[in-house]
Amino acid sequence: MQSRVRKVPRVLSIAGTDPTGGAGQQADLKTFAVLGGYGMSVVTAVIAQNTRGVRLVHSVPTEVITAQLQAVSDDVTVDAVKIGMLGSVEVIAAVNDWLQANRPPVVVLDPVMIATSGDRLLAQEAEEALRDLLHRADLVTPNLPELAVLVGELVAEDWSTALEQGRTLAERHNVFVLVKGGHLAGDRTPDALLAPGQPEPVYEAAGAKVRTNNTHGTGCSLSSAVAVLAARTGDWSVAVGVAREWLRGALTHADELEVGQGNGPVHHGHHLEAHLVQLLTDWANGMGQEGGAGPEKGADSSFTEQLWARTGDIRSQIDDGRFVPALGQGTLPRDVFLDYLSQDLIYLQDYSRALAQLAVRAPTEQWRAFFASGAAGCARETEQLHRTLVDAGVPVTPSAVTAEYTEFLLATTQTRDWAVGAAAVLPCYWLYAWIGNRLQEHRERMAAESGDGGRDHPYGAWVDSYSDPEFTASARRARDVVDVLAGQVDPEVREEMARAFRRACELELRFFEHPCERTGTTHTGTAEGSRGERGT
Ligand SMILES: Nc1ncnc2c1ncn2[C@@H]1O[C@H](COP(=O)(O)OP(=O)(O)O)[C@@H](O)[C@H]1O
Ligand SMILES: Cc1ncc(COP(=O)(O)O)c(N)n1
Repeated sequence: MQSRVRKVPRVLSIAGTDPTGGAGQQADLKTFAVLGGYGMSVVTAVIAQNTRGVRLVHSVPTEVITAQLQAVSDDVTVDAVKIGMLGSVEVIAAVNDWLQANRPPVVVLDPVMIATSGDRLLAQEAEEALRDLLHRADLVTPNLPELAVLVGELVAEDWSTALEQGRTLAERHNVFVLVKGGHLAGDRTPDALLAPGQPEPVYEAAGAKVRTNNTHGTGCSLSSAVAVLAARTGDWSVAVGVAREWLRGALTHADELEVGQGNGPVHHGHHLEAHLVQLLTDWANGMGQEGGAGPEKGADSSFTEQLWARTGDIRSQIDDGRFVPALGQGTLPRDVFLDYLSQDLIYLQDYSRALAQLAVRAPTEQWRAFFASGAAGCARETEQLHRTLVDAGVPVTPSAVTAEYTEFLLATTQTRDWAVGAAAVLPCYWLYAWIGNRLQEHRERMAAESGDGGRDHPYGAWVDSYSDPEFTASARRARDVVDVLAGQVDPEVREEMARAFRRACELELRFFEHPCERTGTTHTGTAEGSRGERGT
C-alpha cells in the first residue's frame, strides 16, 4: 500500500446493485459512510435481487462503465477502490484498463462469483480474466468457493487447507489475501490475512459464529470496510481487524432490521445508535430547538449550549455505563444503590458548602438568594439521607472519587473567579435534571406498555425527585447565571469556566460508575429510594 492516509477517504465502489439494499453497491456505500469515508459508485450491473435470490442481471454496457469511471477520476482523487461484481470478460477488461491508468493507492478486490443465495454473478468463461486482474489489487477477499476457483482446486473443507490455498494465491499473484472462513462447517468463523512472502498470517482471528440467517452482503460489506479503513489508517492488519469487529457487530444486530423473508442484510449502522439517541434526546430536552439555534451551531448558541455540546461524549458514557441505565430499568442491585446514596450523602454535604460559598461571594442579591436556597435544600436532603442510611446500616466513608469531586468544588468556589465556581456547580444541577427527565419518560413508556402505572419501580422516588419540574427550573436558572456571566468575563475566565464544567461532568460520570466498580458492597437493607433536592 502506498502510505497515504486520509481522515475522510474518498472511496469508490465498482460493483453491481441490490435494490433491497443489503449487498453490492448499496452495502458498499453504507459501509463507506458509517466507517467515515466519502462513498462513490460506478455501477457494473443492475440486478433485480432480494434477500431470497437473484431474478435478473442487466449488464451495463462497457462504454457506459468506462465513461462512469472516467467521470469520477477526471474530477475526484480516489483514495481507495473496492471492486465487487464485474460479471463478464468485457467488464473485467474495462476495469483493468482504468486501473492501469488510474490506480488508486488502495485497491481491494472482492472476487464475486456466486451470491449467498447460490446464484451465479460471474460468467464461467470470465474466471480466467478475473485471475488475470488479481495482480492489480493490493488485497483479494475470496470466500472459500471463490478461493478454490482462483487457485484451481476443490473447495477447502478445513481451515488449514483454506490457509494453504490462500498462501498459493498470495504467492502466485503477489497480493495480500484475506481468507474468510464464513462458509466452513462448525461454530467458528476464522479469518486470516496473508501477505505475499510470509508463511504465517499477519492477522488471524476465529470468533464464534453469530447465530443469524441474515448474512446477505457480508462479503461486500467486509471488503468495503477494509478498503475505507486501510485508506484511513495505512495499515492492512488494523483495517482487517477493525472491519471484522465492526462486521461482527453488524451481524449481531442484523435481526433487528427485519428486512425481507430470506437471508436478510446486516445492520451497517449499529454502532451509531448511541449517537443518534443522544441527538434525539438533546432535541427532546429543548437543546437545538430555540429559534433554530442548536448546540452545534457555534456562535449562534448560548455559552451553556456550547458547553453541553462539547460534553456529549461524557453523556454517551453515562448512557452506556453500568449505573444510570440500570437505575432507570430498576435492575440496579440494591446494595450498589445504597453505596451510591452513602457517597451522595457525603457529596451533598460538601455541595451544600460549595453553594453556600457562592452565596457568600455572589455579585448580586438575586444570585445570593438562589445559591443560598440551593445550599439549604441540600442540607435538608443530607439530613433525610443520613436517617435512611443509618436505618439501613450502611457505612458512610468517602470514596476517592467523592473526595476528588468535593475537593474540586470547594476549592473552585472558594478560590477561583466566581463565574468559574458557578460553572463548576452547574453539571450537578443540569445532568441530574437531564437524567431524571429521561428516566421518567422511560418509566412512563414502560408503564404504558405494561399497563401497571409504573408504581412499583424500585427507584421511582429518585426518578421523581430529579424529574420534578421545580428541580428542572432550578437547573435552568443555574444555566442562566452561567450564561449571563459568560457574557461579562474575559476570554481566559470563560475558558476556565468551560474547563471547570467539563471536569465536573467527568467527575459526575465517575461518581455514577464508582459504586458499580467497588467490590465487596455487601450491605443489605430496604431503604426507600431517597428523594433528592440538589439545591432546589
Ligand atoms: N454467522 C457469522 N458470524 C460471524 N461472522 C460471520 C458469519 N457469517 C459470515 N461471517 C464473516 O463475514 C465475512 C464474510 O464471510 P463469508 O461468508 O466467508 O464471505 P462471503 O459473504 O463473501 O460469502 C467473514 O469475515 C466471515 O468471518
Ligand atoms: C451485486 C451483488 N454483489 C455481490 C453479491 C454477493 O453478496 P454476498 O456479500 O452476500 O456474497 C450480491 N448478492 N449482489
